[in-house]
Amino acid sequence: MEMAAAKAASGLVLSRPVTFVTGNAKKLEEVRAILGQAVPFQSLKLDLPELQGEPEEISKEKARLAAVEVKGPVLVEDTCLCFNALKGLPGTNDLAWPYIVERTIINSCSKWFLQKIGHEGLNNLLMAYEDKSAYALCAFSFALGPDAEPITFLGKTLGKIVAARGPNDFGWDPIFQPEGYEQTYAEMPKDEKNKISHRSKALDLVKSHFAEAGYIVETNDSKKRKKDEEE
Ligand SMILES: O=c1nc[nH]c2c1ncn2[C@H]1C[C@H](O)[C@@H](COP(=O)(O)OP(=O)(O)OP(=O)(O)O)O1
Ligand SMILES: [Mg+2]
Repeated sequence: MEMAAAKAASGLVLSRPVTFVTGNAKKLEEVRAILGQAVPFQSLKLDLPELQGEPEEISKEKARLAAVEVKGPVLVEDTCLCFNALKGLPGTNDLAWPYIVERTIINSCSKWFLQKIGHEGLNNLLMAYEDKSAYALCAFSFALGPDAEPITFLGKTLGKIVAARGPNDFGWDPIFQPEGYEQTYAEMPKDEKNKISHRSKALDLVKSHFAEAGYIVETNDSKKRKKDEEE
């Protein structure tokens, strides 16, 4: 009983398990593989709006929207592919191309952008430039609930844009070749991508945060145990 009390005092008690909200099955697969048991979560398939703006801001806003839907602790993620020659575009923007270049808004290649122009289109955007370097940027945001301020964790992997190589089963993986590697993300074995990816770097920070905060999820079992102990 002393142990239970000490443990409860060491961390913040969550009323419900953390819900990872995403509409992307591939993303979920990677998050599961990378987090393992380090951060227990359940997932909810929900297509939240593709917000526009700076990655950190839209990530926090996405967490707020998710927390309102879930009415509890949530984790969300947004990923963007940014081209250095284009000052970080496409990033998270879907605006008309000349308009974004003028405004030089930095953000990621959203789902719609990739669906519209495809791998070849993304390569073509860089045709006029020597510099094919790019980076994959990942932002996770965690919010304790609808009224809590979300915390954001960023991960970035440098690389370059190449003609598509490898299986075409996850977004722009076939056209992104990380720095120091001969293979594109798509050609790499999954566990190798998960060791060096933008997503795994951001999730390392999420893991550290959870380890430090020592969140405790209140389950029906733990509620009952607590009640029994009190009696
Ligand atoms: O590791 C990745 N490797 C390749 N492609 C990737 C990766 N991660 C995201 N992607 C793609 C999916 C989508 O076309 C766009 C980001 O959009 P993004 O809003 O983050 O994803 P999504 O809308 O599919 O899922 P969600 O419901 O979590 O917002 O880049
Ligand atoms: Mg999305």
